[in-house]
Amino acid sequence: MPDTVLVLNSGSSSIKFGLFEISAVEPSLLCKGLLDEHEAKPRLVVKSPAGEDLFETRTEAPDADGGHLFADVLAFIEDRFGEHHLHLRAVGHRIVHGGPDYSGPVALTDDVVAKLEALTPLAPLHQPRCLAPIRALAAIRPALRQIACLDTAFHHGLAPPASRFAIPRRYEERGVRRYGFHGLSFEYVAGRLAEIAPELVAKRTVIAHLGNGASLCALRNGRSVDTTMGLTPLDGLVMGTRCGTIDPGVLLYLQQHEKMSIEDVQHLLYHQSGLFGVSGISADMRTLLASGEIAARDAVDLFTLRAAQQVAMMATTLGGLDCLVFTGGIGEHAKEIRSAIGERLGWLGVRIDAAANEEARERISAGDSAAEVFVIPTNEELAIARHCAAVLRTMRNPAN
Ligand SMILES: Nc1ncnc2c1ncn2[C@@H]1O[C@H](COP(=O)(O)OP(=O)(O)O)[C@@H](O)[C@H]1O
Ligand SMILES: CC(=O)OP(=O)(O)O
Ligand SMILES: [Mg+2]
Repeated sequence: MPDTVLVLNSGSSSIKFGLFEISAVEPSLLCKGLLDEHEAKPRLVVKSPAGEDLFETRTEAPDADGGHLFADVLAFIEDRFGEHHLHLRAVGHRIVHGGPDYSGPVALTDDVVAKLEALTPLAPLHQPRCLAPIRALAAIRPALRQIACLDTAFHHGLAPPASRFAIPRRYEERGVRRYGFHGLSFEYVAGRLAEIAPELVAKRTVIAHLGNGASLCALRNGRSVDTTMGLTPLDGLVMGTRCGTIDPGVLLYLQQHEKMSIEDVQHLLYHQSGLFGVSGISADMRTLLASGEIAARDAVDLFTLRAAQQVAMMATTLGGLDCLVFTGGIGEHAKEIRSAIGERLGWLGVRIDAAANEEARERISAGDSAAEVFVIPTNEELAIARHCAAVLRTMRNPAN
């Protein structure tokens, strides 16, 4: 009976899932899908690994969340794959904030869920969306094992000064420091880079995860040594609706002079800022690139300027730049953004080959570039499936 895991990836602008068989060393995808929340009645779409449509359903409940819809996913899987006698061993979840405690995946218990829930103020856009399916699945399948894979775990070894904020030390002792996020994506992409170009593993690498949420990671020997997100996933790059790095005085100004409440400021920074706030048009890079409006161009310009500035910042931590990798929805698909960032980094010797970039080839750097530049599609779901398979193996063979 083949063992499987169901993986849920709840991001800020999408909820994706994948069913993986884990009998072999490398998990293999059986079906995948997403929850499309862009319409009034969220739509659940299930596809084959090759992308053919298998199943579609819409929720009737106006305030249904991912939790409810994953009951439908489970029902679909049992119906479709039941005849193959698949054994669902666990559900693996991407959890955005893991706090200071976790350097790897963790089996979910009530205590762990409570601990993760307590981190909600540090990731209000994500944590409730990540935790809702856990509760919904626990209610309908109390015996089903659930495993959390934390976005913060990859950065667990981050040390001062990179991890430190310049505020009194007592706050650092209470956990106020840079945690970093998008760790599952960085881990997957770093692994793929090691397959494509093993000679670069020990070199100075920056991975740019540019999606609805966006952050950079500086890596040496496959490990995170710096990253642009901080205590929360607000810091760093300009994002779909998040501000990224900002003068903290702006927050004081908004409260003192604009008389905004803390809740209003939080809403402004997480939901109304970034590409959406600057353009006044959309948080979606596709829409902005297609728009003829000056405000859309302004938002895109700020996005690429900040991205290039912060690549240079990561390069400073590394003492140079040998390799730059683009990933995430924007990094993988928006050639205009890759070339604009590449141009802004020309002073560092970065040169992108126009034809390779146009075709989104794996390696897009020009022959005379001082740094190799790659486009590597991320796969957070596979990273989660690998972790779950490893956790299940350890449970079976505790001596390993
Ligand atoms: N072909 C494309 N061209 C430009 N931007 C794209 C393209 N496809 C996706 N994107 C952008 O990618 C972003 C979403 O990234 P993604 O990584 O899928 O999001 P999430 O962070 O929710 O996982 C959106 O801004 C979207 O416009
Ligand atoms: C951490 C984060 O920003 O995630 P996402 O890109 O899914 O919003
Ligand atoms: Mg994402």
